[in-house]
Amino acid sequence: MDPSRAKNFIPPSDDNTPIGTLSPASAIAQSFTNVMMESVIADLNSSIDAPFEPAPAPMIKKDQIADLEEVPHGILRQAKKLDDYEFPVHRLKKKLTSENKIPLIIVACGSFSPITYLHLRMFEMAMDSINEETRFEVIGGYYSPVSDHYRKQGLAKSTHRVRMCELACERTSSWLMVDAWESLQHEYTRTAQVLDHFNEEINIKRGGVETPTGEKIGVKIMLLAGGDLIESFGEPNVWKDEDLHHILGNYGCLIVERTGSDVRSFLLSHDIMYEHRRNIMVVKQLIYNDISSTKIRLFIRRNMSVQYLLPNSVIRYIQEHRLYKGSEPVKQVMGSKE
Ligand SMILES: Nc1ncnc2c1ncn2[C@@H]1O[C@H](COP(=O)(O)OP(=O)(O)OP(=O)(O)O)[C@@H](O)[C@H]1O
Ligand SMILES: O=C(O)c1ccc[n+]([C@@H]2O[C@H](COP(=O)([O-])O)[C@@H](O)[C@H]2O)c1
Repeated sequence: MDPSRAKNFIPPSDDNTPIGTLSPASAIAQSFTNVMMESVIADLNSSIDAPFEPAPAPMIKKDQIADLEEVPHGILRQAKKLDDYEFPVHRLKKKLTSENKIPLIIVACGSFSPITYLHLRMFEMAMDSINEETRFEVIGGYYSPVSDHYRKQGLAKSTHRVRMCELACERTSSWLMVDAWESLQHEYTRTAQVLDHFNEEINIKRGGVETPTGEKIGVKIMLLAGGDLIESFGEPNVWKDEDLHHILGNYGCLIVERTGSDVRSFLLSHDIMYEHRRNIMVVKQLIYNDISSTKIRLFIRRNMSVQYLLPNSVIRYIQEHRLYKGSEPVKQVMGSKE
């Protein structure tokens, strides 16, 4: 049918209104678009941060990877004060599946301001490499966002960063968790101390994990980091040598290679890393992903779309709390990682 014959058809105006200027009809369309922009997904009438109402347990299969954005699964809200802090274990495997495997926990430290699909993919890429190349069995994965004392450009308040990580984990993953301990500390906590905290919670307080035969064994803890973070190991006065020996010798590191950075050459050239090379695993990005939180913040400030770069629940949280609209100098935004 010819649309111009439809009852509600409004002919294009024949005045000289410049393209892009709203006529009354398109003004309505525009206001509708604005409403949609404010609420990018379902739950149209509820706040993304509203307390979780326990609903009948959703039927989720053990390894389901479907989009869980609307199917909260294993909810746990982190404390906002150190006094109320509890180590999250709601998604930690209670028992090893295989007797021949070594239990492993993966910990990602960073700003996560905001968390993006790259930060979520890092864990999946690491999991694939571990399953393919090692005898480890991953029993849990944690984000540990830095505290507000880490004075870095563009850092939203830690309560926001922790909550965004929680939303991303709850709504897109069935195994990832967020630990707020580091973010709640009253001073900056070095990464070596953060890994010690995980060791304390998992191996000392809980005695490790149960094997299929019922005995408890120690859990290996590894730091998950991108190539850029690892390259900062070589920068003067950033990391203490003793910390690097502790992190790489007593724990270990999973390094997700970053576009344009040659992690393997760096590994060869760095004495401490080379010494501990057997405790370091390079995770290849078979599909390169270079989403950067810095650019996300810039896009938000410029009112550009960030959809499909981070989970919808995180986008909604940013919209509701009006994050990243502020005063981060653009020059520094573009300069920091380029
Ligand atoms: N493109 C990337 N490839 C691999 N790893 C990455 C990439 N971007 C970030 N990472 C890793 O993600 C972890 C969290 O880093 P961070 O929160 O600083 O992310 P970011 O996107 O680089 O943030 P910002 O842009 O604010 O510096 C770090 O281990 C970092 O190395
Ligand atoms: O422990 C250290 O000495 C240390 C030195 C530099 C960076 N880090 C950690 O590295 C993480 C990522 O930092 P960034 O600046 O890339 O967001 C963050 O968790 C920091 O606490 C840690």
